Formats: sequence, C-alpha cells, structure tokens
Amino acid sequence: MTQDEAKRLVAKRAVEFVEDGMAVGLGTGSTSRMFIEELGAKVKASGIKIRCVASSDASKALGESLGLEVVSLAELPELDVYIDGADEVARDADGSLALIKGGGGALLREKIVASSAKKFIVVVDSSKVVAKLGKFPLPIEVIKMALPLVEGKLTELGLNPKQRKAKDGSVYLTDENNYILDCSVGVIENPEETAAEVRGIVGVVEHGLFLGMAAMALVAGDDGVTEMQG
Ligand SMILES: O=C[C@H](O)[C@H](O)[C@H](O)COP(=O)(O)O
Repeated sequence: MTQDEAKRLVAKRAVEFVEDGMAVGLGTGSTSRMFIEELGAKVKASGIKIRCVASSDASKALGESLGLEVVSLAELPELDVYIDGADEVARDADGSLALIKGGGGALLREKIVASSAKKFIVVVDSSKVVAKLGKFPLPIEVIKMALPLVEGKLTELGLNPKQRKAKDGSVYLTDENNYILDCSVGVIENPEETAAEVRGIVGVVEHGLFLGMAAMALVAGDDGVTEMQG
C-alpha cells in the first residue's frame, strides 16, 4: 500500500466518527485534506447536518469548496470531535499519545482547535508511528520581532533551530503571520521537559509537541486501520 493509499484509507475510517448534528474540527495537511474530502462526500450523500471549524485558511477554503459549513471558533467554541494528521506519533511514558505536528505550519491554530474539542482523533499512515519522537524536526512558531532572541535560546538548549522557508525560497509565514523555526532535536527523551523549556522562552507562540491531547490515533497500514488509544 502506498502512503497516499494509507492516508485515503484512514480518512475514510475517520468520517465514521462524524455523526449528524456534530461540531467538527478540521485539521490541516495532506491526510486532513483527504479527510475533508471524504467528509464533504459523506455530508452530500447522507444529508447529515454538521458545522465545522477549520485549523487553517487552506482547510477552511477546501471545506467550503466542498459545501461544508465552516464557521469561526467564536461562533462554535465547543467541538465534538477534531480530526487531524500528525508528523510523528509515539506513546509517552505514562501511556498517553505524544505527537509532533506542524509540518504544514498550522500547529498554533491546530492546538487551539484541538483544545476546543471533546475528542481529538489523529489520523496517520503507519510510517508516522515511532518509538520516540524527534526524528521529524520540531516546529516552533515565533513572533517575528523575537526571532533572534528565540533562535539564540533554542541554540543554547541544543535544539538546532532553522528558520522555515516557503517553497519559493521566501521566508515562511503562518496563517497568524508568525515565523516557524524547525528544530532538529534528535530523540526527545522527555517531551514534557522539552515542551516546558521551549514554552518558557519569551517570543515563542507555540510548539509542535501535542502531549496527552489525542484520545486516539487511527493508523493505516497493510493490515488495514488499527486504533491506538490514548
Ligand atoms: O501543520 C500541519 C499539520 O500538523 C499536519 O497535520 C501534519 O504536518 C501532518 O501532515 P500530513 O498529513 O500532510 O503528513
């Protein structure tokens, strides 16, 4: 099974968790894109009524183009379920799910939407499941003015920050108009400690460690879709 086939498979499974009347958080990235497509198809075919909040401008535009009602978090502050991809999924020492997110730059809004949902379900292909987080660079969203300060502090912590560039070589900007520093951390032995260190730096808006937030991960591979409970 290719990675794209696995993403499609898990996206199809994830829509089963959406029921009539629900308030649904839409994630960001290629797996979320497939989920939003499947959700749009389900709503069209079944006529169920749902309302959505998106974690990025791109997901909002996609959802609306497929006929989904996408409103702001102010209009719909409590969500039943949030479904989104991840860059890495691991089990933390306490058995909960630990994620790295933000490869698509949407970590800040994603964490806000995830925090507004009763249930956060992660959708990934099996290549994303790792024993320990850290091979994927940890994205950190930074206020523009604070870039030199934060870069220096992250370097002192040995986190090897590198400013993200867009595909055309220009400086990458998030939907909230901030910069991203991608940190080649190596194996993250203690994600809580790393999260606290990064959070303590003035000018850091958010980091891509999502610890104990996901209730479940749906993981697609050659054996179909399996569930990892958080
Ligand atoms: O900012 C982007 C998100 O955290 C994505 O959910 C994450 O990068 C996974 O994306 P993909 O499904 O494209 O691998």
